[in-house]
Amino acid sequence: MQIHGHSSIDKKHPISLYSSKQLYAMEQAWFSEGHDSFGLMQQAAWQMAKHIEQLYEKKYLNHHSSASVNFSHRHNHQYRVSIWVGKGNNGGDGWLIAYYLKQAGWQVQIVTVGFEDSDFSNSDSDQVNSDKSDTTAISNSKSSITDAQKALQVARSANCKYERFEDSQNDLRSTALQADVYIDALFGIGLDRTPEGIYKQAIRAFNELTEQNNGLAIAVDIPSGVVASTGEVFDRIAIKADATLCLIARKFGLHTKDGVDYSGQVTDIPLIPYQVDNVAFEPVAKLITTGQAFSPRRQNSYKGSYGHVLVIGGNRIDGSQGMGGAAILSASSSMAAGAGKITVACHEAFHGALLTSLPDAMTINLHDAQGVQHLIKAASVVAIGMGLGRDDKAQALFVNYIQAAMTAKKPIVIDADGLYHLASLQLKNDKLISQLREYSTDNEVCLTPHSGEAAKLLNKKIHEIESDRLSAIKLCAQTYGGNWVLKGAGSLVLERGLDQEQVYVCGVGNAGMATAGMGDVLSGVIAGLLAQQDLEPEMRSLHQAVIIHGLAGDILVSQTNQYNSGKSDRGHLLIGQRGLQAQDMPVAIRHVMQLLVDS
Ligand SMILES: NC(=O)C1=CN([C@@H]2O[C@H](COP(=O)(O)OP(=O)(O)OC[C@H]3O[C@@H](n4cnc5c(N)ncnc54)[C@H](O)[C@@H]3O)[C@@H](O)[C@H]2O)[C@H](O)CC1
Ligand SMILES: [K+]
Repeated sequence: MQIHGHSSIDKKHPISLYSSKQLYAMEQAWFSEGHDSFGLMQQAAWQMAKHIEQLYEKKYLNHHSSASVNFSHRHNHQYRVSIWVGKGNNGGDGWLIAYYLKQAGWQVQIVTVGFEDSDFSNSDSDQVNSDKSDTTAISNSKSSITDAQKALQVARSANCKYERFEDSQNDLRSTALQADVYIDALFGIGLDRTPEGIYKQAIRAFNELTEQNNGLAIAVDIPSGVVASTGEVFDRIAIKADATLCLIARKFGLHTKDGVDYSGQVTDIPLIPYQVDNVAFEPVAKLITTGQAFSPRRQNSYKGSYGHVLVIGGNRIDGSQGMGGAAILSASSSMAAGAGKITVACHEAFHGALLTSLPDAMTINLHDAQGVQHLIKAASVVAIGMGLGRDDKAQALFVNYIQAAMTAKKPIVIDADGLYHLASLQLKNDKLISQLREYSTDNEVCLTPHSGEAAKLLNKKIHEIESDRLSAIKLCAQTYGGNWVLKGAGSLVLERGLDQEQVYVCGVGNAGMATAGMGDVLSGVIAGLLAQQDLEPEMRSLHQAVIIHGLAGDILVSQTNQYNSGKSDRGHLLIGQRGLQAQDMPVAIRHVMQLLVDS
């Protein structure tokens, strides 16, 4: 189920993202200042309970006429919450949420997963003053029991009902499991392997129940099954949350790879100050969802003021396989992003097609080495590789043109088949790789692989890249130099500064963009921005290009934009994610360019 309304992401500021290791370090720093760990869990649960009420009320108001609902008087219906708890501290949060929601008048049912009967024995709770059912008595207990066990006792002493999933799984339609809100407190940042057996069944059952009952699924800290440091979900076994209440600091894994599909609307519950015990934690990445506003152009300018992009690609191999479209898409996107002029070096067979769809462009034969080298000298930026081909002839052209671009000190964008050639040159220990790495320390080089290309570049398997995209992009930058995009859900961008590197996670874009040609469009936008020397470095940066590309894709599938509310300029009504094409992008890129000037 979708929650309506806007995400709580602050669109203006990048959001700092952290790994689970850092999260544990933050907690430890807080505790070493003398703060109580169970106290932190109580704070976390109390705040989450308030958010859960708000989220449910928001959902309820969206489904009923707001005027007729008064939430302070819940005459008609006692809200039912089903809270699924695991044995770690994430489960501890869940027990305490149960306690607080029960106090607030909710009908609470707890479902335990992976618990033995002995986990509920009262031997530990004997150490707690049994006359007092309040959390203070339990938190003050001198016993050595864990925070999660304390939390369990608090909920039990308040008579919160619970049942073992192991006992109820054959009867998932039992009334005990029918709820308005489902809380996932199975695993948090401690998840470190594939959920199997009972855990796998519980995650599946949770998802099925929320779906069947149109319930609101809220994840505590992170949806169980999503790895906090990587965004990976093993075997597609994870809680599908409508909302995630993210404790202490934003997890990197919520915003990249599978995490994007499972987290829903993310709300931060910071709990502790950003700087603890004099330690300021450096985020592993920053989440960005909007671009920098562009400065207006000077009236007194001409096409030369905005640069000349040379797109090199669009080859036709041995007179058969043709990839002219890649160069055309890249070129038209460069112009849409504001480049002053474009030349496309592609196979002559495509010149006619190119000029039909983009009469603004100039053309040259890709195989006219002298002519292309001459143009490289004249260009402001060279984008190479889109549909260049992978045969030896194409590789010779690639090496030749990259050498020329380096000699002429031009910014270079390398994509698609260009990346393929780099990977194979690296395997051959070719000197071009070290030259390029050296060149990139003083000159702009942007490389834009998806996971498959990154795997080739690093001589690894795709799943090795996918299981740790952050490490992969860093290794790419170390090996080849330059600034990188690792494309995919929550694309990563790595930009190298003088003495440090910055990683960004792109928080815009959609699955409709997973189609052929979208990468060519991105390389075009990158080159188009780089060409515009009038722009400040931030406005022509790689992360700016990635954001523009993502926003353009989002605009095209949004139901409320000028292209989708009536006719698009291709005469189509209502473009959705399925069927979105790369050729739809330039018009939306132009629109984003205009929005970023106006905003
Ligand atoms: N300490 C505090 O006061 C606070 C903790 N918070 C919450 O705690 C979790 C992190 O808790 P932790 O106990 O470290 O980890 P988990 O609850 O995620 O569970 C770890 C537990 O599960 C086992 N495990 C891991 N993967 C699997 C698997 N696939 N199958 C079976 N078992 C698995 C692992 O071995 C451990 O035993 C954090 O997310 C917060 O929700 C709050 O921050 C408040 C303060
Ligand atoms: K969880």
